[in-house]
Amino acid sequence: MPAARREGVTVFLTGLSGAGKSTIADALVAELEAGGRPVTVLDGDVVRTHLSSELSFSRADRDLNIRRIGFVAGEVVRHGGTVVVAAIAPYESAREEARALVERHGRFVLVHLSTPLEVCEGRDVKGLYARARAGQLTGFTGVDDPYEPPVRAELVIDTSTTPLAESVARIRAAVDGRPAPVG
Ligand SMILES: Nc1ncnc2c1ncn2[C@@H]1O[C@H](COP(=O)(O)OS(=O)(=O)O)[C@@H](OP(=O)(O)O)[C@H]1O
Ligand SMILES: Nc1ncnc2c1ncn2[C@@H]1O[C@H](COP(=O)(O)OP(=O)(O)O)[C@@H](O)[C@H]1O
Repeated sequence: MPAARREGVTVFLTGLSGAGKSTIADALVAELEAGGRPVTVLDGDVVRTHLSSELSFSRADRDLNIRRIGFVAGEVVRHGGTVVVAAIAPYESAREEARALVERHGRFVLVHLSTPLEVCEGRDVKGLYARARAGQLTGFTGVDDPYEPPVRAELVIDTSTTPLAESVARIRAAVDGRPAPVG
């Protein structure tokens, strides 16, 4: 008889640029893979150089980008896989569409990185906030483009007050269906 297969799961990290999506995704993926769970990573930056290379940052293109990510995540989850998405995904309706595409086949864990704009801007990892404030970049999320906070996130984490290891532990607990560790 074939071995029972693990249910597929997608962890979807959403939040402003600089909120900590890629940093948490990297640490989470390293831990999951060290524990014998191969992971498909769909990071916004990388997806936009391959799957969504023709897309702009208009609302319609952002929605299409997230729909594509949701579709790919759903296909991986359908076969029992684990997916970690790291994308700004600023619109509620697109995130819910991605949730529906995944939940047909398995679990969806939405993690809202609620790190305040001032902190993200202070980090300005890529210098994009400075460019947006200088008017050299328009339609930048949080500056002159909206971010709709999720209505129903499985986890809400502010990385200005939550150490990286704690964020990863909380997400792993949610992935494993355990209560979050204390502290
Ligand atoms: N106008 C504008 N608004 C927001 N972000 C911008 C923009 N232009 C370029 N970038 C860079 O693109 C990265 C976000 O891509 P995403 O695919 O995650 O965005 S979205 O979900 O489709 O809204 C984002 O990466 P992160 O900083 O890692 O979030 C930015 O580096
Ligand atoms: N507790 C924390 N959790 C995650 N990132 C943190 C934390 N404290 C500081 N940072 C820093 O914040 C930055 C987040 O950048 P990044 O992960 O690229 O964000 P995003 O992918 O959301 O744009 C990194 O330079 C990271 O080292």
